[in-house]
Amino acid sequence: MSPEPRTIKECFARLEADPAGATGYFYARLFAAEPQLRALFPPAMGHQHDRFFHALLRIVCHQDNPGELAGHLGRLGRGHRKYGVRPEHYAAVGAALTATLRVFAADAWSAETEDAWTAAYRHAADTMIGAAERDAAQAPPWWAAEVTAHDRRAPDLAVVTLRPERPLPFSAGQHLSVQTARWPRMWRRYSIANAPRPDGTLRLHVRARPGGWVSGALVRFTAPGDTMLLGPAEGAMTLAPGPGPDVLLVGGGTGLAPMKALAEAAAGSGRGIRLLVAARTADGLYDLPALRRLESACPRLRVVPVLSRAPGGSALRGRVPDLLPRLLDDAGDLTAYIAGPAPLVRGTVSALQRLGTPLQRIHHDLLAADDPVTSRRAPAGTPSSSCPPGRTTRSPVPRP
Ligand SMILES: NC(=O)C1=CN([C@@H]2O[C@H](COP(=O)(O)OP(=O)(O)OC[C@H]3O[C@@H](n4cnc5c(N)ncnc54)[C@H](O)[C@@H]3O)[C@@H](O)[C@H]2O)C=CC1
Repeated sequence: MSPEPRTIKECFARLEADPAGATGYFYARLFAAEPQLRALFPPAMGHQHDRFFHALLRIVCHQDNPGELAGHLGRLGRGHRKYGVRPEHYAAVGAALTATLRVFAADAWSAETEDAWTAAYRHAADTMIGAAERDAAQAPPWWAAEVTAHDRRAPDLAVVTLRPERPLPFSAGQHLSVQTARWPRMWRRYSIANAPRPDGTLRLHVRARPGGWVSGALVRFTAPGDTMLLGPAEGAMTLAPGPGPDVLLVGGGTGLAPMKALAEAAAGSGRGIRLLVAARTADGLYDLPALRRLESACPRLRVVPVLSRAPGGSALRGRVPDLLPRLLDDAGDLTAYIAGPAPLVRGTVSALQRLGTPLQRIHHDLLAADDPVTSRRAPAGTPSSSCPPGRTTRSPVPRP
């Protein structure tokens, strides 16, 4: 299906030289041709730059790997249902994309390249549409959920408990998108902080980012009784079923959320579990009492708080990547899961590799670009910013 992948990549590299210009041109063309599509997007469009380029980049990068491309496009197609995207929208998006490539690729563009790109885009659109249609047969595009508890653990941090109006299937370690009534059509991803429960409730750990619209609304302007919308659970940072090697969980800041879910899920598996909870200062250990209760209930779980900036109680002092050599004598024989700030994730992956943990047993699923008002691009080298070699990776959800 990829007639001239190299040529398309060359053209795309031209586009990357001016991502803001190309994105602006793309949306101007799209909304001029189909003004009604503007209603699918949030009022402020700034962060669409990232999503647009991540989406394109991954389509282009995966030209040589049809299996990965199909998986990626399937996830995209399913994820786009909550935006109200319909099959007929894809043609308009394709036309605007082609026009943008033609302008920004300039002399690298040719009739042959256009044919190759058009075929690649048509294939991508068909795959996304097919995945969305199959998903529609079994799941709604989004779930309404009631806030049943809002626990403000710090001025900028809340633990929010939600009860979806109908069962929302998920596995420990996954994340989902959230939309608040305050900011229509703005979706932000948050990790689910618990393993599935009989009552179907789920919990989010939310830190308000400076200027972060959705995170600020969730922390400061949300109360029990409010309703919000949830997208489907996504992400592959989940536990393999059944017994397996011991588990190392590393959660930095609110990156604790998926690690707590994984700890709960692994608790009954008979595996040894070490949960490193990293924060800068003791204030950042916002869930420690609950983790200690979990530890008391699970004989094979050990919780280790780590503070990078200030000493505090029983916490270790330092950064996780630096501490790992003295904490692990079995690094070659464990499965590791990491979430938190991108530098912590990157540093921990490198340290584990140096200690002998095979890369295929190191799982991470960065949500670093979650509130794009403050996170312009995921840092270079993180899974979402390039064509990744890594394990459980995820890209920001782009949308036509
Ligand atoms: N699935 C995921 O990957 C998730 C990721 N997150 C991300 O986690 C981050 C959490 O932010 P906060 O709560 O403000 O955490 P934070 O800024 O308080 O930092 C938490 C920990 O990370 C460590 N850290 C930071 N930079 C480091 C570096 N260069 N090397 C080693 N350790 C480093 C800090 O020392 C601290 O121990 C956000 O960026 C959020 O998007 C949050 C939830 C889930």
